[in-house]
Formats: sequence, C-alpha cells, structure tokens
Amino acid sequence: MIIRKLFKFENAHIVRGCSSVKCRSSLHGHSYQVELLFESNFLDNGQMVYDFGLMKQNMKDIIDCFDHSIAIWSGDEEKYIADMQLHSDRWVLLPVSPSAEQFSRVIFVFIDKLLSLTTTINGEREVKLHSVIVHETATGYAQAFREDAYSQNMGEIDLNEIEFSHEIQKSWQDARLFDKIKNSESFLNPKSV
Ligand SMILES: Nc1nc2c(c(=O)[nH]1)N=C([C@H](O)[C@H](O)COP(=O)(O)OP(=O)(O)OP(=O)(O)O)CN2
Repeated sequence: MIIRKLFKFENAHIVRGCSSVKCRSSLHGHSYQVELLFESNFLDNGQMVYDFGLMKQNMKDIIDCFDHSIAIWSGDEEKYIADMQLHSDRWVLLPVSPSAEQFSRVIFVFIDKLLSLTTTINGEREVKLHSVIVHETATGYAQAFREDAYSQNMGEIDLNEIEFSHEIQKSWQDARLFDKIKNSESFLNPKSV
C-alpha cells in the first residue's frame, strides 16, 4: 500500500543553463507542493502504514527549511551567491541546481535518511519512502524514486554539502536536527502527537 502526505513551501530561485529564458536568467518564485509517498505491506497498531501526524514533526521541519527562502546552487557565480546571502535572511545552498527534479532528489535523500534513523514505537513495519513529488507550478512536477535520488548520473546529493542560513536554523524545533541527520544519530518517535 502507498500513502501520501502533502506539504507546501514558497521558494525563490534561478535555474542556470535551462532552455526557458525567464527561468535561467531572472530570479523568480514558486508555491511548491511536495508529496511524500510511503509504502508498506503492513499496518501499525492504529491500522495505518505510518501516522500522518508523525510526519508533521521532523519531516515537516525539513521541508519548512525551504519555505520563504532562496535556493542557491553552489556552482552559481560567486558574486550572485554572496549577494543573495547578503540580502535574504533565509537561504539554502545546494550542491545541485534548484530545478523541480533536484528538489525532489534532495528532499528524498533527507526524508529517507531521517526515516532510516527513526525508531518507531507503534507497530510500524517495513515502511519505506516510495518517492517524492515536487510540483513547481500547477502544471509541472518532478517525481524522484530511490534510484533517481542516489543516481550519480544526476549529481551526488551529499548532505554535508548543503548549508542552511542561520535564520533557518533558528526555526528548527530541534536545534540539532540537521547535525543529527548528517551524523546518523537516532530519532525516537513520540508516543502521541
Ligand atoms: N523539467 C523542468 N522544466 C522546467 C523547470 C524545472 O524545474 N524542471 N523549471 C522551470 C522554471 O522554474 C519555470 O518558472 C517554470 O516553467 P513553466 O512550467 O514553463 O511555468 P509556467 O508557469 O509558464 O507554465 P504554464 O504551464 O505555461 O502555465 C522551467 N522548466
């Protein structure tokens, strides 16, 4: 069975090198919708694959990092990167360009790592991240499956190469959220949410 939870964030970017002139040469924003799809052949004590309420803790915090922020590719011009970081309190520096495709891969890697580090306590079994869909507009989306997220052909997503601005870090409920994920520290699901 597959379950799906929808999240939203507002983000600005330029996607260098693409065919769409407006997209590659002008700073612009999108109201993104992100679908996390999980799969399992088992149900927990509440007869659910994975309680949607549990997804509104650390998983939501990760996706909210991108909200009202600017996504910058570390391969962009140094002056552009410095200017964006100077003029926006909330920015995320990524090792890949912020296309819908790369957003879906980055979010997959984050959520997959978090899920693998999480100890569940309500009978959840063999819950896996199936895919991540990122809707950039009402008409265009990208869907990353496991093989896409970890594909070397599409550029490696190394979490150590991702940087969140201080203002974003301040908004985390768990101040060590990102460090814990990078250092592979364990997370314990709460009894109630
Ligand atoms: N495969 C992709 N193509 C494009 C991406 C992308 O991330 N992946 N991104 C863009 C731009 O960011 C652009 O702003 C969105 O382009 P587009 O879908 O053409 O947007 P419109 O709102 O103009 O779409 P309509 O369907 O015409 O309303 C470009 N391409």
